[in-house]
Amino acid sequence: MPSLYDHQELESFFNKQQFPERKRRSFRRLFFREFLDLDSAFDNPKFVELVRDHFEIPQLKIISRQDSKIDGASKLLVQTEDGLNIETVILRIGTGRTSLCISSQAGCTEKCTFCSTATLGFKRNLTLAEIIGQVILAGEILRKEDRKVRNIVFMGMGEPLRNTDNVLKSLEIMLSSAYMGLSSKRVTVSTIGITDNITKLRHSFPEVNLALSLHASNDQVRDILMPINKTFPMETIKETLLSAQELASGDLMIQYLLIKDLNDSPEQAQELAAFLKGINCIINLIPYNDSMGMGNWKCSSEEKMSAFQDVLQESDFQVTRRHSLGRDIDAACGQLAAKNQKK
Ligand SMILES: C[S@@+](CC[C@H](N)C(=O)[O-])C[C@H]1O[C@@H](n2cnc3c(N)ncnc32)[C@H](O)[C@@H]1O
Ligand code: SF4
Repeated sequence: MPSLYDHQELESFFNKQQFPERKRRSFRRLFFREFLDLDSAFDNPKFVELVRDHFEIPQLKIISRQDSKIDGASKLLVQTEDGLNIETVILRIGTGRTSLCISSQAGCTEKCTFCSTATLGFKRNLTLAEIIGQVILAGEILRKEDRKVRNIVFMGMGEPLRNTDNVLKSLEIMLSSAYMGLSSKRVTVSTIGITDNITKLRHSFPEVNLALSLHASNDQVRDILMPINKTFPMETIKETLLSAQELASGDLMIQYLLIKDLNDSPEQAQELAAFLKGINCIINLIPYNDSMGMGNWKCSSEEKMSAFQDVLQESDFQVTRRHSLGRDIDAACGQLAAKNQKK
């Protein structure tokens, strides 16, 4: 059965049923933007029955919800129909901005040594319906708070560019003005650097932001953190980023985790600046969240982080520091699911 969240299937069903354009518009808005349920979005029980018979409607279930006591983060542990746990995080910033951090895989194909998702192993890629289903689940929660989904980041569990087809299809629905209608400037795909798929993404959605998890200034350190570096070493990534920047208008963010005594020296900051020379990017420094004790590493000290940032800024890079929301609820990737698995 086709998925209800496959917009091409949905439109061809509407055509076959000769569903009037005015009602389609209203359904798309109520279901994909206002996040009303199927019955309320159609207000036509007979038609809803037809839709239910024709389409597969994913049954994602929230099995636990943790709300941060210190900021506006909520972490949802969501279960797929076949019993896999994935994570979706809601980040409320101030009165207006609301971001969602969504998963693209159950577990992860990669084995980064600092990331708790890696300890879960790889279960499977999420379907298109499961990716969009997370937005709909979170959207229903936010509707009751009078908030709207404004930003979406693929920074939950999994490597989005190992599930490229479904991620690209989900971007179509998120960005289509007939469906979710999000601005492409507000959608970010985060990757460890699967280079051919970076090019594919930049070609297909040049305005979508790309976040590249680099985390090291040389191959020696990156090899320790990310086994993928053996396949796509830093020079290969650099070449890809340089040629992709011709195609893209969306931001490129270089993500750099700061880990005590591993990658946080001023010399490494200089090496990073030299590596990134010529690449139009914003560097986002991320304090390593060591609450799961992965790899026995610790987060860099405040002084070290500031010194690292200063070196990059002196080299004329724009540098931001990630303010991690939801530290009290294990909102870094895979931590809630990993804890749940250990119970
Ligand atoms: C979970 S990943 C998902 C997207 C993609 N697989 C990637 O690695 O870019 C999103 C971001 O979370 C970061 N991350 C993972 N474990 C972390 C930790 N313990 N503390 C802080 N950030 C972490 C990753 O490095 C990455 O930049
Ligand atoms: S950092 Fe990203 S790619 Fe690496 S294991 Fe975690 S989720 Fe997977």
